[in-house]
Parts: sequence; C-alpha cells; structure tokens
Amino acid sequence: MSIELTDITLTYPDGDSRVTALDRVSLAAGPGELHAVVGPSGSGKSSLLAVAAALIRPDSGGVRIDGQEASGLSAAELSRLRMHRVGIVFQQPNLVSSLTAVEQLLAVEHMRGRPVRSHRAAAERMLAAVGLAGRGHRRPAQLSGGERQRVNIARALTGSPRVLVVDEPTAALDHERGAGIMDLLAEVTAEFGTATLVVTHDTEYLDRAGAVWEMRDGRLSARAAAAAAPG
Ligand SMILES: Nc1ncnc2c1ncn2[C@@H]1O[C@H](COP(=O)(O)OP(=O)(O)OP(=O)(O)O)[C@@H](O)[C@H]1O
Repeated sequence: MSIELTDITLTYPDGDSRVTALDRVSLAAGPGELHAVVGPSGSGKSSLLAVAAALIRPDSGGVRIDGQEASGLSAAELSRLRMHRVGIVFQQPNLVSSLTAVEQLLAVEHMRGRPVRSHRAAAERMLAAVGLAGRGHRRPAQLSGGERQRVNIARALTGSPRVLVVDEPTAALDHERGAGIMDLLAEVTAEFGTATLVVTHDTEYLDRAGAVWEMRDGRLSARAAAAAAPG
C-alpha cells in the first residue's frame, strides 16, 4: 500500500477541552487508486488529508507512507519523507506570480536539491502530461483558473510522489473545468501510479473515483463504490 492510515485519532485543543477531528479512522490506498472523500463542513476532511500528508501527527494510530511508518520519525525525517513521497495540491493554486509554469516546477526541484538545468525538459513533459503543452512560458496571470490548477497538479507530481493528496481541487472552477480537473486526477493517478486522496464537495464527479468515503463527525465510512470512469 502507498498510504495506510490505521485507527487514527486526532484532537485539537479547544479552550479547556479538546475537539475530536478524527475518530479511529482507517483507510488504505494502493498505487494507481483514486479515493474520494466527501462529507459536511467541519467533519474532518482536511484533517484527514493533513495526517495522510504527514503534515500533522495524530494523537494515536498508524500512518504508513510507501511502506514507511511515520510515527517514529523525527521532524526532519518526516519532512524528508513528505518531500520525496507526498505531493500536495491545495484548493487555491498557490503559485508564485513571478514564475513561469516551467519555473514553478523547477523551483520545487531546486528545493529538493536537484540540478535545475537537467530538469527543464522533464518539467515541459510533465506540463504536457497535464494538458499544458506549449504553455510552459506563461506566468499564473496568463493562465485560466483551470490551467493554474493543472500547473499545481504538475508541480505536486514533480519528484514522483507515491501519495497525492488533493484538497477541493474543483471548488473555484466552473462545471466544465472542474470535470476536466477530476478527469486529469484520474488519468495521472493511473499514469504515475500514485495513491490519490481527493477531498471534494462536488459529488457529481465521484464516478472518477475507485472508492468513495464519507466523513461524518470525524468518523470515516465507505460510501457505495462508484462506477468506473467512462472510456
Ligand atoms: N487548528 C484547529 N484547532 C482547533 N480545532 C480545529 C482546528 N482545525 C480544525 N478544527 C476542528 O476540527 C474539526 C474538523 O475540521 P476540518 O477542517 O478537518 O473539517 P473539514 O471537513 O475539512 O471542513 P471544511 O469542509 O469546512 O473544510 C472541526 O470541528 C474544526 O472546527
């Protein structure tokens, strides 16, 4: 399994007491699997993604990323695991306004300590894979909302993560662009073999997912399996 969450409980401080965001949650996703998570506001979806991405440590339970148990790792080891094994896509494409699409990807490689020069062609290929062939020279202001989200996804895939964590990728997009982004996530999940977790409010796109989970008051349960994506 690329990501395995076992019996996760997560609480946050809330005045004198604590609020339980995740209540004994378990989920496992293997390579090439797209899992969608739906549920009402405040039910714990973002908390689940944050734990799966090793951004926060749960109070208890196991987090295993690409076979490696995260709970015993130091902060530095955890950050390395995240950098090399996890891709994260936030709702708002948090791109750097002064950089071109290609440079957004190269900047991440630079942070990983990899030589940028040899990665320019790889960055162009990655942009082509998300439908942005020939647009690598554009800055965020010269791209549509859907195209910016595609750059965001391409950047998250740079470095070949085993786990892709995606928070509300279609929230800021119209129907056509939203559907295109969910189609893209299904494609890249299959092509790059990531275990992909997508939180979404848009239940109309759930047929792209191989598994659909429902979050309620911090508890996770399986929703009826979605049909396979058309084509
Ligand atoms: N940093 C925090 N400190 C205290 N409580 C928090 C914190 N973050 C989240 N919570 C609480 O934890 C619970 C789960 O929040 P979470 O953001 O995971 O839900 P969500 O399903 O992603 O919501 P939304 O769909 O509105 O983004 C909520 O009750 C929320 O108020």
